[in-house]
Amino acid sequence: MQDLLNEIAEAMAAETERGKVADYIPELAHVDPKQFAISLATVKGERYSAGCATTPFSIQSISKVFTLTIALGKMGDALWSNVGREPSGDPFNSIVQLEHEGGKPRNPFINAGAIAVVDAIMMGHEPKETLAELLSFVRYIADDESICFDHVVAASEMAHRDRNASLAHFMKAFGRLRHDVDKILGTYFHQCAIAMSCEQLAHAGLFLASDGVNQPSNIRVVSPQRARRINSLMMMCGHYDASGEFAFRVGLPGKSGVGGGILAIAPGQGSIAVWSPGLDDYGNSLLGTKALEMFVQRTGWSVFGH
Ligand SMILES: NC(=O)CC[C@H](N)C(=O)O
Repeated sequence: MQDLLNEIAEAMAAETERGKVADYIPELAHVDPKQFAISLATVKGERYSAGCATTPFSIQSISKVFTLTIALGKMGDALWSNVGREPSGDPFNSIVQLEHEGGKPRNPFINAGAIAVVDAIMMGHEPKETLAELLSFVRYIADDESICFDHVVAASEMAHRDRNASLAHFMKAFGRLRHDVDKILGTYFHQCAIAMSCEQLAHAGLFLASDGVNQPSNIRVVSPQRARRINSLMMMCGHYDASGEFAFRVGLPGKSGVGGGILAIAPGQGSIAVWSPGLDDYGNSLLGTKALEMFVQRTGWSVFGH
């Protein structure tokens, strides 16, 4: 397995077409597009990495998996009255469906859906309290107390919030959000600005690969049914309007972020984190996807088999 990851890292280092780093969040525009990392944490407790796998990056929308997990823990199926479970077929920051569908976002992974999830988990609390809860959850599942928010990235998103603010105000106009829009957005941007390395992220995703049980502590995080459902949402919606393409090429539940990271889950096998900051036209990591495609071709770990 270590040889395979080394091979993938070498192949990615040789790529010349690396995509485009997100620049609509100015702080992310500074990131060096030449970086690449891959980490695998297996359900048996093995760890493999190649590339700069201990370098922290902005996990951005990958964090939506963690807030969804918290929201389902707090309110269970009641969450689905305000957030759908269907792929959107539209870009992550699109507003068009919201008007037709009464302000109810299609799924928890597009921005509108993730903002609604944040509103749901706030439950009358101040952003600070919600963020403390989120951070301790992420530190727990990653088994790493050093994980932090990148406040500079969060501030950069807040300063350029017009698009996400439009989504939030629009949903609020339909009576879908309970809290003050700026407080929801401040919380959402900090969530997106969590900085993690591939090693930490692969570890954090492990509970989804092992029927909801955290490894190596063996403590249950969610029920097997909930792990299965989160994985199915990642498969159908985790790459926005390129989710079909990701399923076709990789065939694993996956969640991308505009920081260039992807968390992919191979149920029963392990959790894989990749990072390459350059994005494709859909806002998903160009080489991250390529690396995962190579990984499943060699391991046969796609949920659809070889
Ligand atoms: N796809 C993403 O990673 C988007 C997250 C980013 N924080 C945003 O709200 O635009």
